[in-house]
Amino acid sequence: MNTQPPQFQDIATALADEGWCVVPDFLSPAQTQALAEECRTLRDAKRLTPARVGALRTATPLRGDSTHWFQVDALSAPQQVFTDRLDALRVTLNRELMLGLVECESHYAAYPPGAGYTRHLDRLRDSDARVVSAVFYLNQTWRVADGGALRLYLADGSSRDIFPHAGTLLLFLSAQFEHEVLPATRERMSIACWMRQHAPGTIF
Ligand SMILES: O=C(O)CCC(=O)C(=O)O
Ligand SMILES: [Fe+2]
Repeated sequence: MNTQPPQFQDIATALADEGWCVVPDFLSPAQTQALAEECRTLRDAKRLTPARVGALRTATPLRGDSTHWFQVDALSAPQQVFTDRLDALRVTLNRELMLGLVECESHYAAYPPGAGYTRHLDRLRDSDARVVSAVFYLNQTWRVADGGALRLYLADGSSRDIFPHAGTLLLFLSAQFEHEVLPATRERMSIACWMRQHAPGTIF
């Protein structure tokens, strides 16, 4: 029996055809708002830490965000809602595309005004675990003039700018799409997630 929303089927088709897709209204406005409030609370409580890059986990000028990882065994109510929906999508992608995705890892990210993340690939140099990247945006009333687009570089040399509107989920294949975060004139909040094909620490 197929109990997934029809939207999930469309996402699987888009990922198979294009390798990326934008999903508006992935959660309800109230659910998205609860996540945004929690991210702001964590930021105010100084529980976001400056992000690091790569296997060496070195601090870097390449990215200006601060992050807070979701703890799978201690999810808050808003995190549980988001994680359940992303996990349902993961199951659909496994069924439709046979990706063998075993889990999702997620963190809040807050970019202060002026901060960005230089062009990069999400697949870590020492690991092929990340298969699908997903970024869920938490910013109400975002305008193009605010900047802060995710610039996704396509195989034909063109690029697409995706703005971080509350409720929008961007998905792309981690190994195939370089991307960057352009600086914004205001704080920019998101949840960055990766669907993984095997558990951390697994040796193949
Ligand atoms: O926030 C975004 O739009 C993307 C963030 C990103 O590229 C990353 O965390 O790897
Ligand atoms: Fe990225």
